[in-house]
Parts: sequence; C-alpha cells; structure tokens
Amino acid sequence: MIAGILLKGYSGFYYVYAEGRVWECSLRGRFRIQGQEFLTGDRVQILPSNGNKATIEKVEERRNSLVRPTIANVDQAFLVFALVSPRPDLNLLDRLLIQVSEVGIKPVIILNKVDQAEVNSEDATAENSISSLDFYQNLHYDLIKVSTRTGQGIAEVREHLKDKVTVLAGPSGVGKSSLVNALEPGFELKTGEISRKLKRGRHTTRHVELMVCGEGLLADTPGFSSLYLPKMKREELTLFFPEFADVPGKCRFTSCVHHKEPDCAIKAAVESGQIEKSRYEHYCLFLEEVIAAERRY
Ligand SMILES: Nc1nc2c(ncn2[C@@H]2O[C@H](COP(=O)(O)OP(=O)(O)OP(=O)(O)O)[C@@H](O)[C@H]2O)c(=O)[nH]1
Ligand SMILES: [Zn+2]
Repeated sequence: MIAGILLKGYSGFYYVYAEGRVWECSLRGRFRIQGQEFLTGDRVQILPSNGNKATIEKVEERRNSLVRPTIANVDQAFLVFALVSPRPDLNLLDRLLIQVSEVGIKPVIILNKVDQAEVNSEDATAENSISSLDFYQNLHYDLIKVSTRTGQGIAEVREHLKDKVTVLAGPSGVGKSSLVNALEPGFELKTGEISRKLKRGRHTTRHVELMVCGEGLLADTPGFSSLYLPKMKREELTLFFPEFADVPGKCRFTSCVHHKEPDCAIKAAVESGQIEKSRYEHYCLFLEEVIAAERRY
C-alpha cells in the first residue's frame, strides 16, 4: 500500500496524489457500505491495481478540516494582499490571521505587486511603510514579498509550498490567480486528462479540488470567506495577538482585557510604539465583536 492525499472525489471516483502521480481510485467495499464521507485533503492508503487505477483501503484521522472550502488536513494558508490596487486591508488581514491560527493552520502573508513600490514613492511614507506590512515580520509571521509581474519572490513561495497542503485567501484583485499561474504555468499539462475531466465537473460539485503546484498541493478555491471571528471568550483574544505577550510590565488588573481599564501595560506599549497602532485598533474592534457574540450564547 502507498500513502497519498485525496485531490478530489468526482462521480464515484477518487483522485489521489501519491508518489508523484495521480491515481484514479475506487473505494474498498466496506467504505461504501459504511457510507464513509471523504474530504479533499484526506490522507489515505491506496492499493494500486493496474495502470493508474487503485483502491482506497484506509483513511487516516483528520488533523483539521474547514467547511468553506470543504477540505481536510490543511498545513498552511497563503494570505495574499497587494502593496497597491488594492492597498492592504489590515482589518481583514488581522481577522484572517485569527481564523487561520484558530484551526491550527499556519499563516504565510504574501504581499504581491511590490513592483509598484516606486510608483508611489512620493506618497506619505507612513502609509507606505504600513502597506509594506513589514511590522508583521516582527510578530513572527512569515512575510513574502512578491511580484507575479517580475517574478520576484516566486521561488520563495514555491519553497513554502513544498510537501504542504495550502489554501489561498485574500481579497479580490490582489493577484491570487496570477500567483497560481506564476507558480505552476504547466499545471493543466501535468495532470492532463484527469485535470480536464475534473474541470468539466466543476459546476456540478461544491467540493474543492487540490492541484499539484510545484512540489506541493494547493486548493483551487480561496478559503476563509467568512468574516466572522471564531467563537471564543473575551480573554482568549490576546492569544491571537502574540506581540501582547512580549510587553514588559503588568496591567493593574489581572482581569484586564486592555480596553477601557486604567493602568494598562498594553495601552502603554501602544503609546510607546512597541505595539503597532492598527493591531491594537483591530484588537479593540474584535474584542467588541467577541463580547457581543458572548451575549448571544
Ligand atoms: N503591477 C502588478 N499587477 C499585478 C501583479 N499580479 C497581478 N497583477 C494584476 O492585478 C489584477 C488582478 O489579478 P488577479 O490575479 O486576477 O487577482 P485575483 O486575486 O485572482 O482576483 P479575484 O479573481 O477577483 O479574486 C490583474 O490586472 C493583474 O494583472 C503584480 O505582481 N504586479
Ligand atoms: Zn491591560
């Protein structure tokens, strides 16, 4: 048996990526009897029969699963933003960082269109430095600056894809499709017949397809479209702001949620510039949302 990853289920067949190629699999009888549900991204054991045919013998327990898109065992999410047109929506970025981290998926921030940096050099420098997202690196997030136009950073993105299952997220127009094309121009050729067959099924299924991209797998639809924060207690929100833990000194109240309380060490760190203002502003916005949601439970 060989270990593989389910790329897509379609019309009773399951396409599994294993040992560098795609296998058309049917199910072992007992899975059909049990009515076992498979998800794109499921880790499976397959038994090759002939040619590219095989049967799925075993499915491993899922490490995580997303509802939108419906996919399991995602390793990382590329959060794609653009330097300009459109400028980064930091509220959305901070929200996505929380959604992704909460389900145990590693975020990688990708800033596209960096070829446009000079065009805006006469802009207010403060705005430019925020757009460049550099401060996220100090928060221990991976940040890759790319241009699908010049090819800058594409090799580094490809390096991150290696041996991982990745989903894309990010607003419209930032260059997600351009990025996929830059990463894997030959994608259609690579999976050939199967890929074309799957494409035809696209509109008849709500399920996601993983595609072979570089030496990894990438979901074909952007994820994390919901703007809602995950359900949590108000004091848990700070866990998603790792820079708060680095602040020296203590708040006067041990129950401080760093909002309206006096003598707050976090607010002092915002004043001194140690914590980025936009991050704290979003923290306060999200805190209000979390508190409003708490009341509804
Ligand atoms: N200057 C510049 N423009 C880019 C770059 N990458 C993409 N674009 C342009 O940005 C626009 C949007 O690119 P898409 O790849 O369609 O963006 P998308 O994120 O897939 O957009 P949606 O499909 O709406 O989600 C296009 O006009 C691209 O030519 C880049 O690196 N530099
Ligand atoms: Zn505080």
